[in-house]
Amino acid sequence: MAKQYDFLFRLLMLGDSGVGKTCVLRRFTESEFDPSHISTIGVDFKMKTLELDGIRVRVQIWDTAGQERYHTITKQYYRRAQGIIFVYDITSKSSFQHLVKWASDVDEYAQDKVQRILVGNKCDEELKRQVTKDQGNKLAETYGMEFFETSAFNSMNICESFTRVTELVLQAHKRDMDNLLGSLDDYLEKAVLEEEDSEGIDNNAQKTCIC
Ligand SMILES: Nc1nc2c(ncn2[C@@H]2O[C@H](COP(=O)(O)OP(=O)(O)OP(=O)(O)O)[C@@H](O)[C@H]2O)c(=O)[nH]1
Repeated sequence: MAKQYDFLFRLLMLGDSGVGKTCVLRRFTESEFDPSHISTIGVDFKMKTLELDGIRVRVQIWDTAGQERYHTITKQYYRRAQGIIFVYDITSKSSFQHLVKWASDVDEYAQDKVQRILVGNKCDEELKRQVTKDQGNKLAETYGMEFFETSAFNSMNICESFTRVTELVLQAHKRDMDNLLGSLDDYLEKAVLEEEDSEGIDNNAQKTCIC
């Protein structure tokens, strides 16, 4: 059977317990919102296929538990992720402050070239806001990430943020492939030159031998 997609990428969602990671993911993959908070145990995942400029990209999105006691388990998934979505809750200052820790863990355990975005969730809760949009933007800028304020409740920027991180991963993957093909071209060119050189030496050697 023909493959239903051109690329498969792994994305990882990180952030404190209760910031809305599971809800954001469910809104994206199932267009549903659940107001209850059932803490994720360890890691869960969902799949979705996106089409970006005619390229079908299947994303496997890992939803990690924010609770400290699962961190030993969740850290094992960092290395395999090509994209990371850091999530905080705009109504929780502490979830924003803890991003420093989440980001340093990613620096320690994830691949260097992992693509990251920052998401401030629950932006429908304007009256309870504790983190300004400007603070979110500044932190994202400090870490060189793009920033979105989202709401799993009303769908604001949900599709946009997943699409963007997938685009970044795809672009990075294409750059890697181009570099790889570039090095392969260089290697083949060098090999041909070396072969030509060695043929030259052989010819000379033959000439001397005839004498
Ligand atoms: N108003 C509002 N509530 C939200 C939003 N997203 C999530 N919630 C609520 O926040 C609570 C926690 O959401 P979860 O998605 O379970 O949080 P989580 O980050 O996955 O939590 P852990 O699995 O413990 O790490 C739930 O009661 C959700 O209904 C949102 O965009 N707006």
